[in-house]
Amino acid sequence: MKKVLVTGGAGYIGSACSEYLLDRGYEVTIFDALITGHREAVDPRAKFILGNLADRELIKKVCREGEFDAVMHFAAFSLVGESMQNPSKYFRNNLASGINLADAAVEGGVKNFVFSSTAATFGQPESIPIRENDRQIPINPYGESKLCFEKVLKWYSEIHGMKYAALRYFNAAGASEKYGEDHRPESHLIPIILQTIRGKREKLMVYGDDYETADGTCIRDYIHILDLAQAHELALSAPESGHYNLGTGNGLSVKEIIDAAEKVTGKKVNFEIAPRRPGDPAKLIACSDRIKSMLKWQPKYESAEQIIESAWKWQLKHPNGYSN
Ligand SMILES: NC(=O)c1ccc[n+]([C@@H]2O[C@H](COP(=O)([O-])OP(=O)(O)OC[C@H]3O[C@@H](n4cnc5c(N)ncnc54)[C@H](O)[C@@H]3O)[C@@H](O)[C@H]2O)c1
Ligand SMILES: O=c1ccn([C@@H]2O[C@H](COP(=O)(O)OP(=O)(O)O[C@H]3O[C@H](CO)[C@H](O)[C@H](O)[C@H]3O)[C@@H](O)[C@H]2O)c(=O)[nH]1
Repeated sequence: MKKVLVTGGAGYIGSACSEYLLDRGYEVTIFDALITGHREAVDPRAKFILGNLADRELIKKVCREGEFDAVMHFAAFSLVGESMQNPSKYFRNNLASGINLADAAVEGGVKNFVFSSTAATFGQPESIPIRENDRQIPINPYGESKLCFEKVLKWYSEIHGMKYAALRYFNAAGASEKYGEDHRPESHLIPIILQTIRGKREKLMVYGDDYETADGTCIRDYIHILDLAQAHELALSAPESGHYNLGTGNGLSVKEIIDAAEKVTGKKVNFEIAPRRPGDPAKLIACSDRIKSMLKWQPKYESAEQIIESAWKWQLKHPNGYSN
């Protein structure tokens, strides 16, 4: 049985990935400070450690004693707008506290490190679809903090021999049966649309309809969190360190996501066109050929309807999100 330390396992993606690993017989320890995550999102089969990665001695002790085969590192702050107001918060948590974890992992003899990176490391893409070796020039401190940490891992891999996989997710979406999306405040499109449909919000603001896209709204590549979970497990058996873009390759506009949500729920979305949100690129679509060919990753949720349906079921089961 493989032992995995999951940082950020009380958060949106980390909780579903922990569940996925537990279902497959892994022994999972979740390390989370419950800053944006929820105690209720911690799978009861996992061991839970309440702690902050800023506490260098604590995470070193956890890695020394845990004898982990792998670390999966989800813990981070990820609000692009907030990172433009408070870059220090992002570099301290996503980079400095990340280094505490990387040092602890090396000291603890961990052989595999899987990191939640992001499409935001590319900034304005040079071409679509985005490939792993395309130019990476982040346009906000959030993306820069994640790119810096990719580089830390590259050097740690070369110098200390700790193998890593940087998984650059595009737009994570959907839910498992048990775990779903409850960010506070919520900034992501799909949960906001579904909350609007349920009357929890008066209307959805569509940020701009004057982009150079077919219907004028931004195009994104939405990927189900269980397909991300599959990629995390496959990354453990990668023969060497690497970077992988993770999306379905289907670019969908904000309006197409609204249409799909109306189809799934049978209800209308009340929306209004608002000004563009600063820092939003017009189009982000992944080329995920590398992970498909090298690690045999195959996404199971390829349509927007499937992804939205899972998120809708989760919201209906948890009308107020998690209780804590
Ligand atoms: N949601 C997306 O669309 C998306 C896209 C690309 C990349 N990512 C990355 O995926 C990861 C998970 O995202 P999410 O949406 O699940 O976020 P989330 O906020 O739901 O989860 C993050 C978890 O990490 C914990 N955490 C944060 N800093 C910590 C620290 N210093 N010590 C201990 N715990 C800490 C939080 O309490 C939370 O439980 C993040 O690294 C994010 O940058 C997310
Ligand atoms: O109320 C809303 C919320 C979003 N949008 C639009 O919907 C699209 C998707 O927005 P999200 O906020 O759901 O996601 P982002 O594409 O901004 O960001 C996601 O992808 C990024 C990578 O580029 C980062 O990784 C980030 O963490 C992750 O949330 C964007 O065009 C956005 O302008 C709206 O029109 N109205």
